[in-house]
Amino acid sequence: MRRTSSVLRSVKSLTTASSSSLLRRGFSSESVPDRKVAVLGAAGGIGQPLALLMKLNPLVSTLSLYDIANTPGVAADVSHINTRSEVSGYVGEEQLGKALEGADVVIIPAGVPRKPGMTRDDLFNINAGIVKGLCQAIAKYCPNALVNMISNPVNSTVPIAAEVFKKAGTYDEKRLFGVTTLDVVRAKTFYAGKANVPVAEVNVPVVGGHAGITILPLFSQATPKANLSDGDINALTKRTQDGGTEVVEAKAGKGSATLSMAYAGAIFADACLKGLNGVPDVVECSFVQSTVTELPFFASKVRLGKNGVEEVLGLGPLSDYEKEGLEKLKPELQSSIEKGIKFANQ
Ligand SMILES: NC(=O)c1ccc[n+]([C@@H]2O[C@H](COP(=O)([O-])OP(=O)(O)OC[C@H]3O[C@@H](n4cnc5c(N)ncnc54)[C@H](O)[C@@H]3O)[C@@H](O)[C@H]2O)c1
Ligand SMILES: O=C(O)C[C@H](O)C(=O)O
Repeated sequence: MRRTSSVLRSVKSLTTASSSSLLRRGFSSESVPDRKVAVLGAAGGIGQPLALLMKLNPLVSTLSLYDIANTPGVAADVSHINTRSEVSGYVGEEQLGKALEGADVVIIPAGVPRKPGMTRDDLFNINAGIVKGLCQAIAKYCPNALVNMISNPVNSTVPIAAEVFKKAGTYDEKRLFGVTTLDVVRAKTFYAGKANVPVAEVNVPVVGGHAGITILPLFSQATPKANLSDGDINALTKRTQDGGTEVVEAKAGKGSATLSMAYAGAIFADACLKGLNGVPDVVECSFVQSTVTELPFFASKVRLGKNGVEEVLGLGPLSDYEKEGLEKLKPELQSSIEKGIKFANQ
């Protein structure tokens, strides 16, 4: 009982803290702009807790929950929470247009998750088609929305989305994001544990892509600084790269990361909303169209603004270990990008 009330207190302080930080940034509670957020795949393992977290976000005025099944129940449940947003549930393709109309941010966790022994690329055959269809609808019903792509393999689904939008004549590279925040969340947690520093103070950029060795945490830039050995850095890097697999194996056939992903997805969507609302200096890592390397898409720090991507930031100084990791990841990332582009154009 005591535990329940302390959890409730934490949730309340989370929502209150966000509201008061908004007020400090110059928004009165009346002038927070209306923002519609749509979650596609909202009845799934990620979708449900993500719907909850977006319902707690005071920047959201309309929360639109779409799935091919079970969304009415999720929407009814979440809608009873006494926070700002109005919640609507949409089910089935014929309701997709309504779900998307007027959306400022569309978050996509629709698609199948991994089972033990699978790579993220093994999801391509099913998820590529799902993402393609959803992006065709986004191009039609909310072409100006910021798209937060969670569905795997992100290294291919983001290029698929870009091609679909190009074909529809709506592509704006500033508005398409592969969500790699979970890699950053993991890198922060693992680094704090190893370096014995307070986790809330930790910052670690993670660049590259979102699969195996394409995930490249830059622990040489981690703060607070700690004197970790090469062996420690190697172990931290591998654990971050294998974080998703660690969860898939622990869940033993019952899916992949959902709760930590919902948390990460909520952080990234919140950053997008803050950028849209003109909050300065909102920076998150994301897999975006990029000229930081020779690859057409690459995850790095991105400054978010009123139009989405305001600036794709460079990599900063890399250690020799990170330079080597960067060269090693390029062929795999390039071929996943090409696979997505080819699929979208066939
Ligand atoms: N980017 C990341 O860091 C990250 C992290 C974790 C999981 N993921 C990926 O997220 C995806 C979803 O994972 P999950 O655990 O929530 O899976 P899940 O199976 O629990 O949920 C997926 C949901 O998508 C829905 N869906 C299927 N086709 C759809 C369509 N055409 N339109 C709308 N909804 C549709 C399903 O009905 C289901 O409710 C997977 O591809 C997984 O690999 C990505
Ligand atoms: O590992 C997965 O398949 C899901 C996700 O990409 C993750 O990093 O947890």
